[in-house]
This record gives sequence, C-alpha cells and structure tokens, in this order.
Amino acid sequence: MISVSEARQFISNYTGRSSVVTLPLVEAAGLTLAADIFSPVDVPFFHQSAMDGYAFCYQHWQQQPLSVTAHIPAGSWHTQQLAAQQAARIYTGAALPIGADTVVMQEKTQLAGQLLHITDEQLQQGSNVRPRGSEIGKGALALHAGTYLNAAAIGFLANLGIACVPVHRKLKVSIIVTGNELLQPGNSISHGQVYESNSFMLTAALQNLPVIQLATQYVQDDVPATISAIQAALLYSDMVLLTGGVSAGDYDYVAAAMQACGVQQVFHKIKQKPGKPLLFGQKAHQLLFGLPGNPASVLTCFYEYVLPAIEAMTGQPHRRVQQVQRRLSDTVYKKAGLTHFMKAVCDDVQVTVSQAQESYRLSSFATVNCLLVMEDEATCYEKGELVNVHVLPTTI
Ligand SMILES: Nc1nc2c(c(=O)[nH]1)N[C@H]1C(S)=C(S)[C@@H](COP(=O)(O)OP(=O)(O)OC[C@H]3O[C@@H](n4cnc5c(N)ncnc54)[C@H](O)[C@@H]3O)O[C@H]1N2
Ligand code: MOO
Repeated sequence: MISVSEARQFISNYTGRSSVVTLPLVEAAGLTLAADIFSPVDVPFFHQSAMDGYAFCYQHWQQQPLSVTAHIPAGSWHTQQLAAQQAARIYTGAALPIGADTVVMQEKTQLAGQLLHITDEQLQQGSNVRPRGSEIGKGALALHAGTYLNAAAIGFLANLGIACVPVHRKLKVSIIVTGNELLQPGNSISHGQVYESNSFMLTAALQNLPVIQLATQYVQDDVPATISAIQAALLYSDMVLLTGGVSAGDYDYVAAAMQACGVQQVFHKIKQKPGKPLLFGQKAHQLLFGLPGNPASVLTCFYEYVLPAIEAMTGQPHRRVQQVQRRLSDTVYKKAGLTHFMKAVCDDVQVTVSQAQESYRLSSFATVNCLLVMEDEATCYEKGELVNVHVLPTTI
C-alpha cells in the first residue's frame, strides 16, 4: 500500500493538460486561458468623457464664460475643432472633440442662453476625461496564460473587442457504477437492495467544474459487462470514474476488467481511511479512478484526488479544496497506520470533528464543511493543537 502523498504524486505524473481550443467568449467562461492575450486596440479608443457635461480646452478657458457650439452624444464623432472660448455639450462615454481636454459635470455649470458659466472650483486640466489607452494600450498584455476566466475577465476581453479566446478544453468524464444490489431512487426497495447514490453524487460534484459529463453506465458485478462498459467509456472520455468493485471480495471485478481493457494499473490501495481500496490506472492520456463503493469513500476520494486531477488537466490555477490550519476543539484518537480524512466543521479559528465517520454514511458529509487530516502514524491529536484541515468547496 502506498501513502497519501505517494498517491498524489503518481496521479500528478499522469495528469497532462487537456488540448487547446478556441471558443467564443461566453463558452470560455469558467475555463483557463491557454495563451497570453494582448490588446488589439487602445481602450478607450479615444479621449472619452466620464460625465454628462461640457467639454472645453482648460488652458483657453481662463475662468470666462464659454460659448456652447456643439452637441456630442455617445457614439457620435464631432469632426470640427473647438475654438478657444468654445465648449461642447457632451455625454458620458462620448469622444472629446479635437481641441478639448477637460469636462465639467453639468451640475457644476450654469447656462444662460448659449453661454456656459463654470462653477466647479475643484476643476483641473483633464478632469472627467478618460485618456485614450488609459485602460490598456494597443499591444499591451491584457491577461496572461493560465488566467481563470471569471465574469470580470470575460467582460474585460469583450471590452477589448476580442470575440474568441484559446482555452484548455473541458474534460470529458464518464461514470460507471458497478453493483448487483443497486436500485435507482424512486423504486420501492426489496430486502438486500441498496439505493444507488454514487452516480447522483458524482454528477452533482461535476456540475460546476470544467467538465462535459458523458452518459453514466450501470453494470452488474460481472467481468464481461464491466469490460464492455470500460471499453465504451474509453472511446470518448478523458477520465473514467468507476464506483464499487475494487476491494477484496469475489465479486470485485474492476481491477481485472481494467487490465483486460489495456489499462495500466498505476496503484491500488492507499494507506488512508476512508477510501483505502482506491484504484488508479491510465491508458494513453486517459485516467481511470476505481472509487471504493462506499459513498463517503467515493466523495472523499473525489475531493482529495479526482478534483485536483481535473483542475490540473484543465490548467485551473486555483484549488477548490483549500488547505488551512485550525485548532482542535476536542482531543481526537485513532489507530496508527492509515491517514484519516475525518468529516469536520471549521470556522476561522477551530475545527470540530463530527459524529458518523463510517464510510457508508453520508449524513455527516452533507452538513460538514471540511476534512480534518490525521497523518498515518498519528494516534492522538490533543485539544487546542494546530491541525491540518482541507476546507471543502461550497459549490461542489
Ligand atoms: N475483506 C475486505 N473487505 C473490504 C475491504 C478490505 O480491505 N478487505 N475494504 C473495505 C473498504 S475500506 C471499502 S471502502 C469497501 C470498498 O468496496 P468496493 O469498492 O468493492 O465496493 P462494493 O463492495 O461494491 O460496495 C461497498 C459498499 O458500498 C455500497 N455501494 C456501492 N456502490 C454504491 C452506489 N453506487 N450507491 C450507493 N451505495 C453503493 C455497497 O452496497 C456496499 O455497501 O470494501 C470494504 N470491504
Ligand atoms: O475505505 Mo473504506 O472507504 O473505509 O470504507
């Protein structure tokens, strides 16, 4: 059995970046830029008024009334040069006429006929004007490769006139659920049956990630059926998530089926709880995770291994699971040998381990916000001790 850190290293050895595609801006939201983006234009593209008011030449003004000779709404272009002692009625976003360098807000003026009196004592040369290229100059670096395209980044790129950008494409992920005992929710249950929850949980977990989820397959504990499902998934997937069938029982066929499909087994079993029987394999650029069937094991392995792999493969710069340190509210014990990921609740100061740690139980997982990490050789963490905590994302 390998350690948690060895498992992370093995997985990261096989997480190549997804290929680059050029997508329209809105489709690129939530993905990561695959190249530096330089501005194709000056923004603003002209000296621009920041207010509704009057544009004029500050130097020629000399505190004298100005004659209003032009009217410039946003989107129009006034071609005549303003003479000294002239002003133009101008609106927010409009281009300054040639000869003007300053705008006074309309609230700080008085108009008598065509004569404009400026009453703004704070006014300076250049007030209320956004100079050409003051946001960004033509040819300057706008966003660097590796930037996560959030709403602001998408808006910024649109503002530069850019319609499409190169990004790391979404991963195609398939789920294969194994188990004879499983029954879809909504049906009445018989003795020996178990409601199937893993596919629902994984589908929900994948929803806010840079992933295209392909069809989920449900297979009996049967080698040929498992092989066919893996082969079908490998036709189109970058990543295959299997659940169940990876421990020591006579009906645990996933490892053999992966091997029959030409998948190289990278590791099987980690010194951890829950999720000890995790199986990880690869074929060409494709990664396969055999997640142990117990639902809390599936989710723990998802947060600890699958999610970081998805983030790495799609070039995502931020880690959704945050590593922090908190003080323990109560002493916690465990046996030496395995790293424990314990469901817990933390605030800004302390962490409290929850009840219901067993891996068949999801109730506590549904209400906690973090996993306390107890290292493999540790047997006791004392109340008040500073401990490592993995804060779970609220959106997954
Ligand atoms: N002799 C041993 N037995 C077990 C070991 C071991 O080391 N030696 N490991 C235990 C651990 S730890 C885990 S975790 C489980 C993993 O088992 P499998 O991956 O083979 O999963 P199954 O046996 O198919 O199922 C385990 C458990 O989870 C329920 N399950 C499975 N799939 C679903 C699903 N889609 N939705 C809801 N519940 C599911 C299943 O009914 C079982 O109760 O093995 C231990 N055994
Ligand atoms: O690892 Mo198993 O997930 O402890 O039950």
